Amino acid sequence: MTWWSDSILQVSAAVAVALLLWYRYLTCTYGKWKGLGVPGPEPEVFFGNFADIVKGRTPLVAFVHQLYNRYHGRRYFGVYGGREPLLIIRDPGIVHDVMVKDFSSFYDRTADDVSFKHDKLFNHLFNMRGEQWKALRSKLSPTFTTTKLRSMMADINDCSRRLIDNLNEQITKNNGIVDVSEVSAQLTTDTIGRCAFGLDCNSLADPNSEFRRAGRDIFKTTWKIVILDFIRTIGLGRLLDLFRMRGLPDHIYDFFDNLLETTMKQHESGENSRNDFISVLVKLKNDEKQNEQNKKLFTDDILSANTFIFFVAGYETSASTISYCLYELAKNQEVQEKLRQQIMETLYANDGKLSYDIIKDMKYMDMVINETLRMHPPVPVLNRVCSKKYTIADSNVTFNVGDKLMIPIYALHHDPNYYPDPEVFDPERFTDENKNSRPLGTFIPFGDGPRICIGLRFAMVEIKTGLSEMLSKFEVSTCDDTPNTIKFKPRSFLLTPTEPIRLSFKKIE
Ligand code: HEM
Repeated sequence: MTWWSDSILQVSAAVAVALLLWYRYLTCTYGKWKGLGVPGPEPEVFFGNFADIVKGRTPLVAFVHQLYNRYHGRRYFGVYGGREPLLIIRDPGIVHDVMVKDFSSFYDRTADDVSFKHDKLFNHLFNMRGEQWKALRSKLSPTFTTTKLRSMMADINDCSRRLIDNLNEQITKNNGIVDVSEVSAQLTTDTIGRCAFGLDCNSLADPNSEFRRAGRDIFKTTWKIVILDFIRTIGLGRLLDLFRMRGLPDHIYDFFDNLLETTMKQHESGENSRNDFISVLVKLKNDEKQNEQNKKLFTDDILSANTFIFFVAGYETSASTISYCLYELAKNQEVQEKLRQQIMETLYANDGKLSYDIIKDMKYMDMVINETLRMHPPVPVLNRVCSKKYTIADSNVTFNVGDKLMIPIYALHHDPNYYPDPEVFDPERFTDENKNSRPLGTFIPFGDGPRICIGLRFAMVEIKTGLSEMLSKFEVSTCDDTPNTIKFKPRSFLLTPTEPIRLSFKKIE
């Protein structure tokens, strides 16, 4: 044997051992659910059960819903995201315990092995963990107090009036056909811009405004984002730090840095004296200067990341609720008529003006929006990571720190046990009596417990105002372009339709 065949043998043996060890590393977790007697589909090496999701063949929400139905009668089932075990909860009692009663064991949405050090825009309230989340949440909570919401009404009403101008123009131009996905996004971009940042984003007047373009670019699914998400899902998030990888196009990072700088300057110079989200950040920054301890908690990068999440969460989820609601109202004319009647009566009784207190008491409107959020929850699944050892009641499943679970919001909202004929749009499901007859944990479009959506009340006010303006001026119906059923975009964290929703608008004379 020559020296080189010897070397080839040694190298081949080393490669074989390395591959074997890698294979062992990838698969050593796969026995977990079987060992505990937890049902679940068989995983395959590398992707676990997420192959179709990562390859873009199936949206996550459809995958989870299908398994939720398959394990009918079970309290939970187990899957693997890559090599990471993930328990998906079916029992609303456990859902409620995890989110509310035993929250101290499930503080976080992301595990410690996911760092956002080099992707600074993602180090925001939604992703933050433990004490840092708690500290920031308490500082940001005053953003949407009742007093502040009352004072935001002038801006919210103004944006809704601009929406009507936009719709009138579109109707004349496009023969009554309106892309409600786009127009709702323009409305909510302008509203969050005015109410949180004190800026005129101008999206309704110019669909290619800087803000609207940024909003669109953030939600473009690129391969880079898919790969980064997958690396995080399979627990290798630290690699992203190592290679200093960022998920969004560079201009988005510059956009939010500039947005923060400009709006803070406006506040500091007195040019903008509103008591808005930016004023909360200015206060945070000033407190920080005086308090050495806080310095590391609220850096400029963290403030920038939170500007990002308030903008993104503030416009996309509310826009999707408005467009899904119009879609259902177009298909269910009798509900639309009943809602219009309530809107007209409310406007008539209040000289045509909507205030926070009037909006708050529109009961039927609440029922219609809740039914929309039941059928089309913008955030269709939620994650929680164990922060303190926890055993599920009456079970042998124990979570150790870092173990993950998923709450299948969409599947719970479509479970015929709680919502008979779940594909039927029926706001009567949300009368007080019907609401109280369902178990806790079966209606959670905004999440629940201390980590519940911080923008819930603001979202409801802007959605109600926008719908009131539109339905008092236009009748909405389906047209040839309206999809019969809505298909969801694969690789989207949100419940995004594959095609824009187009409806026919007719002016009420
Ligand atoms: C219809 C509209 C909206 C829906 C359906 C929605 C839904 C949600 C959901 C499901 C969560 C996770 C809650 C949990 O884990 O328990 C969440 C969190 C959050 N939402 Fe919303 N949201 C909406 C509007 C908004 C608005 C308007 C804003 C801001 C202006 C906002 C900002 C946030 C933030 C910052 C978090 C993270 C909260 C935390 O971790 O402390 N959302 N939202």
